[in-house]
Amino acid sequence: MVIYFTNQTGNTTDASVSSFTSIPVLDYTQALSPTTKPKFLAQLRDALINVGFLYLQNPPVSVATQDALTQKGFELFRQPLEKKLEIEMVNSPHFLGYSRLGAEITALKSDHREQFDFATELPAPGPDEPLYRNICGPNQWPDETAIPGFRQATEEYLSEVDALSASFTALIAESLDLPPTAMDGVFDEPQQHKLKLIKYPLPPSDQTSDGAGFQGVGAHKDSGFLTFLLQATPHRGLEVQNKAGEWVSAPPLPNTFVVNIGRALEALTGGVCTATTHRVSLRQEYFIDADGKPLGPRYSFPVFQGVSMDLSAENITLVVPDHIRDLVKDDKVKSDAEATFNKMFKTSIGEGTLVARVTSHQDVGQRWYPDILAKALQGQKDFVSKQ
Ligand SMILES: O=C(O)CCC(=O)C(=O)O
Ligand SMILES: [Fe+2]
Repeated sequence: MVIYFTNQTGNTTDASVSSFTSIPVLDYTQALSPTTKPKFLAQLRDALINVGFLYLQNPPVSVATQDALTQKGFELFRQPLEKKLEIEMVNSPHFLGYSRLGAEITALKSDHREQFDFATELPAPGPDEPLYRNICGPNQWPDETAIPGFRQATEEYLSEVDALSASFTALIAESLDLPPTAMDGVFDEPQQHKLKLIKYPLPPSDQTSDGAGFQGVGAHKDSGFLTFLLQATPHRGLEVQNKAGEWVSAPPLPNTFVVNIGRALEALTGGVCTATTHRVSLRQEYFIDADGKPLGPRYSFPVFQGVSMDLSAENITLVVPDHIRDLVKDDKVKSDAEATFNKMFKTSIGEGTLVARVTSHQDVGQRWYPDILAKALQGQKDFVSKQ
């Protein structure tokens, strides 16, 4: 998921800003025992406020479920192009299905990745519901005879990550000295989560790139609540921007998910939880192992935890206690978060999300939402010409 006007590449280069140089590692099992839970919550609070990213070690998603998704995911990418095109995203008004290499745009540039989007299986909205409710709807599943068990593996994975997202949300609330149920009103029942299966092929070696490496996915902040990312191969490439503007590497660590905060959670907490800019940079050396053997493509599988599409300023009641808000020293962070809140929730979050989807997946926009796409592109042009 990408932001709409992507100018968030972090222009702050003030090295005096206190800034992280690595991503904290939290052990989920510590949250389960009353003796270790306070330490876990303190580490979590620190990660939420100062980093916006963390590794969650020993997540409660079984290794068998992770392996099944990984194997089925690899099989899906190995299908011939014509099979993948049977479930191309352009067929789906719900932005679900296959996107070819280069079809998605982030920070106004094509991303060097191929991907499949699946989500919590939900019915399409009725004709009287707001247009943005079309963000939810049924999946396009691959042919069961071509990849037996694919749907089952995907749904099992989404269901275990759904349970994790609920327990982790309660832990976030507790780490902010709120009751564990404080965020309950922010979600639909059932809540849609989106799983992206992503393949980053080796970039062409003849094309020189700037110092940033070849764009796997451009610099962006995720827009939802939390993201739970499974890095399914050993490649480096994921990079997280600290407050001094430097890029910090987030390589895969065994038995962890990378968890990061999206703009909806940032806005809801008035900037206490920070949504951090990140990107995937593809460099030739990331595609070979320590012995010089090729690693093949990089694969990663993020789940984006959604929030209710109907959330708007009027129906949000979350109030973060003052002593927690005061931990955010930078007043600009708070005022930026307030501005985002006002923009994001002025009407409902669903409307902004639909515009963001249409802008990222312009072929889908052209087919299903041409008026919204035309308006969004005009808005981008106006924005760029004012820079
Ligand atoms: O592939 C990754 O490691 C991260 C992908 C990402 O940031 C995204 O899809 O929002
Ligand atoms: Fe992301």
